[in-house]
Amino acid sequence: MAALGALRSCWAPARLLTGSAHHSNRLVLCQQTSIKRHFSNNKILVELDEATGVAVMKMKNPPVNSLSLDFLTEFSITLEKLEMDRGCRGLILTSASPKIFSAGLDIMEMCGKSAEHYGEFWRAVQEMWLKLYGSNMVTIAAINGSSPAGGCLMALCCDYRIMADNPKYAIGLNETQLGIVAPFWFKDTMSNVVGNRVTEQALQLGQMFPAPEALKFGLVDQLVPEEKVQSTAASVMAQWLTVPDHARQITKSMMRKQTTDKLVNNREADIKNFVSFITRDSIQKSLQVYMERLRQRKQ
Ligand SMILES: CCCCCCCCCCC/C=C/C(=O)SCCNC(=O)CCNC(=O)[C@H](O)C(C)(C)COP(=O)(O)OP(=O)(O)OC[C@H]1O[C@@H](n2cnc3c(N)ncnc32)[C@H](O)[C@@H]1OP(=O)(O)O
Repeated sequence: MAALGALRSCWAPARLLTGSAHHSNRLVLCQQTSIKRHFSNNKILVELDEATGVAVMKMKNPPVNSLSLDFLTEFSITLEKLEMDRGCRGLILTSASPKIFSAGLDIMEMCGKSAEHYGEFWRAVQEMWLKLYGSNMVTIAAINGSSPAGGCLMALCCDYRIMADNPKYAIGLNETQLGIVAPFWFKDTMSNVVGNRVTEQALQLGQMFPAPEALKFGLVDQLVPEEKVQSTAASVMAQWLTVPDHARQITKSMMRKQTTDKLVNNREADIKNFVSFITRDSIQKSLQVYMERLRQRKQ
């Protein structure tokens, strides 16, 4: 799938570079007037700059950008749309409300529901991961707040991570703290970024890394003052986009294919595994206790 996408998008830079006089004129016009296309729904705001080919995707699911079934569905549809758009070469993923990038999977989707619902939910989580990790676009996470578990996974799926330099913001795969287990593809995604040793320790402890620690361990690539997260993402994106798309895409696919294939070839088994795990009484109890702790902390 990724290889086919790479072939399709091979044309994108050529189209931009060798475009007709009309096209070049349009480009100049774009540079001057910065034509922006918006395709938003009530959970995701997208602004695609036609001059640069960069889309900024802002997650907007208050209060904490939790990844509900509805949100994940909208997310995957939006991503698919951008992936198919030949004018879009880069994606900056961020939160519409600073302080929280994403609180991860919506715990309520994993509590007290039917097995059928859990199956549908997990398929949507898989879909989000396959689309984002397998994207042909340059993907940059502009992490403007805390990012536990599924939120961290989203950031790890991107090619580059820029985080707000605020020790109050933390990122990590904290699943064990909830009494649950990060599945193999969450583990692989993290391991591909920070290596096996850091992943092994962080996953067992369910460690959340405050921003400076996240930088130290390579979980993020750069820390910048909060107000510079978006502009830094834009300038890093401009650098990445100087590389010809087809060469970068084939390289990305070569690096990630083994990891994505593991899930693609085991999707149904992975769903079955999730459903049988999450329906256990002991796991349901752990999640309820965790939610209760969150509420009490607030009080
Ligand atoms: C054998 C192997 C088999 C493996 C099979 C698979 C196993 C299952 C794998 C599942 C993988 C799970 C991945 C996940 O992503 S789980 C989610 C983990 N997320 C968290 O732990 C985050 C929890 N939240 C927080 O830490 C804080 O809320 C946060 C720092 C994000 C924000 O803090 P803040 O103080 O600003 O806000 P509040 O805590 O007051 O929260 C506001 C309301 O939002 C609710 N909330 C928060 N997080 C979630 C969430 N993830 N899902 C649903 N709801 C959430 C919170 O309860 C507050 O609600 P109320 O206002 O109603 O009290």
